[in-house]
Amino acid sequence: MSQTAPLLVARDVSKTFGARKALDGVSVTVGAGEMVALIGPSGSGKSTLLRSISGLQTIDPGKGEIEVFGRAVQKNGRLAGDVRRTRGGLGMIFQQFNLVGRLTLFTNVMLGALGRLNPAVALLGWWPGAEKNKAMAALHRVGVSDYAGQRANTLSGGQQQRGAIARAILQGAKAILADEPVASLDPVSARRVMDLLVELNSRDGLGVIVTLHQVDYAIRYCRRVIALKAGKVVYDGPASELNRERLIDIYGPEIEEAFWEGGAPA
Ligand SMILES: Nc1ncnc2c1ncn2[C@@H]1O[C@H](COP(=O)(O)OP(=O)(O)OP(=O)(O)O)[C@@H](O)[C@H]1O
Repeated sequence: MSQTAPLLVARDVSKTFGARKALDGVSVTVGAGEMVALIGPSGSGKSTLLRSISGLQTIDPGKGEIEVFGRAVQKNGRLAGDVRRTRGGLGMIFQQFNLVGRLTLFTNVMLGALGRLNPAVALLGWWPGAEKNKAMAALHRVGVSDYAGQRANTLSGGQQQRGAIARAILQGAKAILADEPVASLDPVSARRVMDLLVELNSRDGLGVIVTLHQVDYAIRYCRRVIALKAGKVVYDGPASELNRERLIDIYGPEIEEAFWEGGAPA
């Protein structure tokens, strides 16, 4: 995985479900150390784009192609043979946290190390000491080490999401793809999760692509915003230039509904 290659190059990516074009000729490039918000109305294709980037879903056959850190993830509707290796560099964060509820928070974080461990050893729970230390350090960093021994399904949403971020840290991810990471959280927990993503970006140099329903969060936390509407890129530029006119263009006249805590720009 080249350090200098962009985090993402997507060229002319389309994805059709039945008669619906979820993505329609999307081309975007995201630098290795960038933090970018992906916004747009419900159904505009944000999750489809994120799933296509991680190779969890194939795109339409044709000219479209997706590269992550200089390596092909997919082209012409087919996943690359080494997509798992590429995916190893991507930490995935989801709205519903995706922890294994009956396992402890600690074990969930340890699952981030699976890619570099002997599966039999991991299955028996014989985690190497060095990995255990790294897992505890990751839990400490995100502020939930006190809950390490607690089953994930007994934790609050915010605690679980921070655990998911710790798992991505242990995985050694070079970039985070976060799909609505704060949509199920209260504002205080949401801000802590966004602060952590910003910290991973600015302090550790991880690239971050984060889909957000809340436009105020996109503007507050990300310098660059890419907006999708009906599967097309309709804005790609500085968050600071997302004025009312542009937002109406993206969301229609009901733009206040796209703001969570503050109001839309005048
Ligand atoms: N597996 C699927 N089968 C059929 N249609 C799908 C599938 N996944 C997505 N779609 C459709 O593709 C379009 C884009 O969906 P997507 O989930 O990417 O939008 P989104 O911008 O993430 O929406 P939201 O903000 O509501 O999560 C929608 O019209 C959706 O119904």
